[in-house]
Amino acid sequence: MKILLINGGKAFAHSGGELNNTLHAVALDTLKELGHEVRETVIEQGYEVATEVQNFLWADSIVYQMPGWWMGTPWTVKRYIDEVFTEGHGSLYASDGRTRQDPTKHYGSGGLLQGRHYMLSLTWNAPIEAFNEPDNFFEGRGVDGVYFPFHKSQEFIGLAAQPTFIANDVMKVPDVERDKAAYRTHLRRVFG
Ligand SMILES: Cc1cc2nc3c(=O)[nH]c(=O)nc-3n(C[C@H](O)[C@H](O)[C@H](O)COP(=O)(O)OP(=O)(O)OC[C@H]3O[C@@H](n4cnc5c(N)ncnc54)[C@H](O)[C@@H]3O)c2cc1C
Repeated sequence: MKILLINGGKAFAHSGGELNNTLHAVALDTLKELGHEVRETVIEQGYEVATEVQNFLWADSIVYQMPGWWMGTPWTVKRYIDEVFTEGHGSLYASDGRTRQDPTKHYGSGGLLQGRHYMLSLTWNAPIEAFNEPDNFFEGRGVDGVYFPFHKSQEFIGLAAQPTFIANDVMKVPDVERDKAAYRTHLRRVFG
């Protein structure tokens, strides 16, 4: 399988970006060990938008490695998506999917990457209970509920989700070896 790894780690304020770099490296090693062909983009090192469109056209699966910032995607990763997906009009997506005959239906069905996948690998300081418990901060919506607009942006270009990985408590109770081991297990289950 051809897999594009996107590292959205960034040093900013109290975030060092190192945990994301570490998990990105775990994915590189593990997926190569499993025999997959891997390309990587490290957003902080810069990228060519046209090359990224080609990477999306090349990949069977795209893995996004990123921290949770203010309840969602860091602006650098959002900018990457805005730039690359917009450039991909005509190759990543044909249109918004609607027809003039029935303009209220099928919005979001114009993606051209049908049959391909993406996966989120996330780092958050929040504990998992904040996502899953009905009486906790995210009202029981779960991690994928919190990332609903992000998931929809991927579906818009035709991609389908693979199971999300999240490392929790990464500042308050950091345990990098635990997170690395859990991510390796997750990758082997999804891509093995
Ligand atoms: C603007 C902003 C908004 C934020 N908003 C939220 C939010 O809404 N919700 C939330 O839960 N969190 C939030 N955070 C926290 C953020 O999610 C975490 O800081 C981030 O996930 C940590 O990832 P990192 O790669 O920056 O880790 P780092 O800060 O680099 O590392 C985290 C810990 O792991 C250790 N570590 C990392 N790599 C290694 C290694 N290889 N070996 C040994 N130890 C290592 C570090 O020493 C540190 O103790 C926010 C942070 C910022 C800056």
